[in-house]
Amino acid sequence: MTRLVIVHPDAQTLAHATAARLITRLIDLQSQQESINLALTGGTIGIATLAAVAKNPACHAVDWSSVHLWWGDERFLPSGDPDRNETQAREVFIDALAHVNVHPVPQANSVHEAAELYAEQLPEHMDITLLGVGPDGHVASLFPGNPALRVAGRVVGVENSPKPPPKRVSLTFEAINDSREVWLIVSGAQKADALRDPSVPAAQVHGTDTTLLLADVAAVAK
Ligand SMILES: O=C1O[C@H](COP(=O)(O)O)[C@@H](O)[C@H](O)[C@H]1O
Repeated sequence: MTRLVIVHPDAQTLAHATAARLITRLIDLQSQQESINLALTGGTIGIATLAAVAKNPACHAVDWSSVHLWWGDERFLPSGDPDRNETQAREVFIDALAHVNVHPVPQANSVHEAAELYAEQLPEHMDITLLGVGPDGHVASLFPGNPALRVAGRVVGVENSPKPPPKRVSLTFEAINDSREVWLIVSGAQKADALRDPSVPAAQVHGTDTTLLLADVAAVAK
């Protein structure tokens, strides 16, 4: 299994370098397989990275029609709400692509129903899962100490998230750790404590083939 830590000088460079890495990896994978399952992340650096993919001149070297976009987590909000990870990804990234396959977390009456519906749609495994890391060490919507961490299955409905909104839907450790590649993208000094804490959710995730920690200098300062 490949495990790499790659450090860039600042958040902007991190976003652009990760975008270039992602484009290159997707093009490589397309020479080996018919379709690609890619799980997106929300969050500050996650959305900045997606914006950098759309702005990269090589973006259209990817055959997006064979790429399936999923989400590692979603905020339980109405479709189109500006705080939904899907809405933010559409604005900066997806709307710039032709013919990509988009699989948002479905609307439902409860987080648990949405989680069940999404679990039925998910592929067997992701090729690449992108994850941000919160200052408390959360990944996707798996927050330290939340009962959702212990729920069996591949997708979980999350209640009482300490970060608004309180209701969310998240891939579980089981689904994340089934991904061939897991890329953690982390920027800023407020993440430095989380990155050195082996007890937080961010320390519990890995890919089956490759785990990348892509960070800026401030995030790895400790
Ligand atoms: O709420 C969320 O937060 C995390 C991290 O966000 P950041 O703004 O601290 O970078 C993100 O990974 C997750 O997808 C999102 O729903």
